Amino acid sequence: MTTFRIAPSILSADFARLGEEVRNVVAAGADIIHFDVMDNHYVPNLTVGPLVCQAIRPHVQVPIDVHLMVKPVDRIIPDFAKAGANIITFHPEASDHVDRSLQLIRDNGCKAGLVFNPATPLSYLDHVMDKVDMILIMSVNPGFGGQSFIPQALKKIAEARRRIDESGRDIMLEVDGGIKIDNIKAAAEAGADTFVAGSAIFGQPDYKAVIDAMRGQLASL
Ligand SMILES: O=C(CO)[C@@H](O)[C@H](O)COP(=O)(O)O
Ligand SMILES: [Fe+2]
Repeated sequence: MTTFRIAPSILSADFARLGEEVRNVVAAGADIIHFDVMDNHYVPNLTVGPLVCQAIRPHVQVPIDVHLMVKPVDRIIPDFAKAGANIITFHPEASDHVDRSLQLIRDNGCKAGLVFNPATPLSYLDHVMDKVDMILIMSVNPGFGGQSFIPQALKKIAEARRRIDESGRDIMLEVDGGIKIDNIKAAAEAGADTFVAGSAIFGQPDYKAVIDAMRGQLASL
């Protein structure tokens, strides 16, 4: 039986009350905190860095999943590991040496993953499957919360699932962007097991109601 994980993205949280927000969303049933790092260079937006990761770390026991939308990648990895990240993912186009960046994440004690934009081919995985603990399929172009799910992502999730099954390794398959109660099931049916949701959760007054409804959609799978 598949273990499904809900990973609220703090991008849509109230940053003035971030500690309380992450505590509340974990109390509401979140399995992972998804932490979006944007540098106004690789993506046209600027968010938060290791200091903020360190600040929220004592507030939650669940894994913190750091999604790096930065270029260059390597310089910031040890800082996030020290700040309490458990999983660190990056976009392969943003690294000159993908294998080295994956190894650097693992050498710093974290799980490592690659992120695929809608137009990025999965062939980046060809020679590094043995160093990947998470594959993250973007179902929006990165840079902003609150965008609409791009349906073509479903085919890519299915292809990533095929590659994971073929590898025989235990690799998380995460989907990120526009995930809502009404499309989470389709993403799961395509093969995703970990679901980032920012605006769908933090945009609503009752986080538990949304997370429960998402789990309800997954219950029959
Ligand atoms: O990485 C990103 C955007 O680049 C995401 O993690 C978003 O923050 C998800 O937000 P919603 O699409 O769920 O509102
Ligand atoms: Fe993200």
